Order: sequence, then C-alpha cells, then structure tokens
Amino acid sequence: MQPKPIRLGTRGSPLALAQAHEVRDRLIAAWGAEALEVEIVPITTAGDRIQDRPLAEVGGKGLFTEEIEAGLLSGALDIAVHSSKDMPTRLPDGLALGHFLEREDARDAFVSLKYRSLAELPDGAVVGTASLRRAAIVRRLRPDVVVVPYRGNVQTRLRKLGEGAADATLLAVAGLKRLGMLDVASEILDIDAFPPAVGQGAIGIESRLDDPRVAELLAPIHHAPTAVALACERAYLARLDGSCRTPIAGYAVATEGGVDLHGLILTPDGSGAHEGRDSGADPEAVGDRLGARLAALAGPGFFGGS
Ligand SMILES: NCc1[nH]cc(CCC(=O)O)c1CC(=O)O
Repeated sequence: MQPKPIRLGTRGSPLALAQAHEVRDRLIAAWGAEALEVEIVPITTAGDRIQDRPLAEVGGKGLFTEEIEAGLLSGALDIAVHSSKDMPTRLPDGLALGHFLEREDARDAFVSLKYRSLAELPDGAVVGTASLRRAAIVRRLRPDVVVVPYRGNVQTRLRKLGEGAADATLLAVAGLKRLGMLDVASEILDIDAFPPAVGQGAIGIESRLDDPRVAELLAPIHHAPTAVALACERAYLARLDGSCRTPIAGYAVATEGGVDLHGLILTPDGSGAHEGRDSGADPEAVGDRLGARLAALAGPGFFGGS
C-alpha cells in the first residue's frame, strides 16, 4: 500500500520508544511487512532537556511536543506517537490527535521498596511525585504523609527510590507494563478512589488533518471506544484547563450508547475537592458539562486566583 516509508516521530525516552514500537508492530501486523515500512524517528524535546525544574515552571506540556509537531507540519514526519495524557488540549492548527490504540490499564500503581500499600505508609512517610494530581490525591487520602517533588523518567524515579529519596512513588500501570516493569508495583490503586489523569494509559497518534493516506493507514489499528473516552476526557480537561493549574483527574468509559465520565478536581493540598459523574450520548458534551459543573461548584476562589 505504501510507496515510501512512513516516518513516525517520538520522544526518545524508553517509554516513548516502547510506545512507538508498539504502534509500528501493530501497523506491520495489519498491513504486512512487504506492504509497509515504518521508520521510527526519535526527537529530543525541550522538555527532555530540562530535567531540574518542575514542568509547570518552565512552560508545561507543550515543551514535549513542539519539536515533534514542527516535524509533522513541515512534512518531515507522517505521524507522531504520544502518551495522550501528556498532550495539551489545544494543538497547532492543521494537526489532530485523531487515532488511539486500545487503552491499556488507566490506573496508577503505588511503588515502594518498603511498604505494600498507600494505607500501610507510616505517619510522616515521604511520597515523591511531580504530578499535582497524584500529590493532591495522596494528601487527601493520607494528610499525614509528606509529598516531595520528584521528576524524571520511570527509570530515574525508580533509581531515586532505591537511593532513599522517598519511601514511595506513584506511576502509571500502563507505563510500567509497556516497559515490562509492572513487578515493581506494590499496589494497584482503585480507579474511583484514585482516578487517573485525563488520557492516562492511551497511546495517541497525531497527524496532519489533510492527510488521507495516514487516515487509511491508521484505520485498522484505531480503537473507537478509546477515542470516545478520550474525546470526553479531553473536552472535560479543556473546560477546566483554562481556569487553573489545579489538580485534575478524569476517567471516561465508552458504553453501548455513549460514555460515562468520572471527574475529580482538588486543591493542591488535597483539603478541598469536587467530584462528579455524568453520562450521555455525545462524548464532548458530557465532558464539557461535567467540567463546567465542577468549575461552578469550585468557584473562582478554588483555583487560586493568583
Ligand atoms: N508524564 C510521564 C508519563 N506519560 C505517560 C506515562 C504513562 C503511560 C500512560 O499514561 O499512557 C507517564 C509515566 C507515569 O505517569 O507513570
């Protein structure tokens, strides 16, 4: 089918490369190795270069995508493979996050060399995480625990744990599975008590809107129920995103006639929270409605206002 190789852009981290290889393997399985060549192009982004500061300080999610998106827009790349959770809700004109592999387990894992579960952590234990959401939910469930910032890729975080920088950390089950490292998880956290980040566990494929060749190429590996869930979650996030830097969790599941969404927003210290559920036939409408409802419940004061 393909006259020339498909160029697939990705970040160069071990998790990103594992995801890129998963997409390539599925494409080859669908089309046959004779019909299709996929060239994986690792790209080091600004976000990868800056390792010593919290992301929110240096510019947020876009730092990981700009260079890759420039490649899509110039035609140097045909597709880009991402962790959907790391994707901003607004993409550059002409690009879309339009295709998704079937979602992997969306839950978070509790990882510790000393303790078997979040509940078992002793008073004053140190949990390392760079995620505002994970920090706030941990503080909500365990106000006695100390949360410290903790960045780096999955391997770095595990190494720091071994060095004693924290008693425990939290990582996405999906990432651990893709790296063949799920055995480091002590506990898989309940999806209702510890809802994930929007998009967690879903590999998304970004491409140019005007590229029918790519749409045809991706059709056999696209998972429609995942796309429905992600459309809902990303509409929910878009509704909340503009207003704040508040911890946001959201998890949607496609149903027979539509989608069910669970949303949770918290103050960074976990002392305040607003939670809700919504369902309906139109994924974007459900996401937008729950986002608006939680924002209204929270009021402007909740979002810090500074
Ligand atoms: N921000 C890093 C990141 N982006 C996606 C994943 C996990 C894989 C996924 O959610 O699909 C991770 C690591 C983690 O949070 O543990």
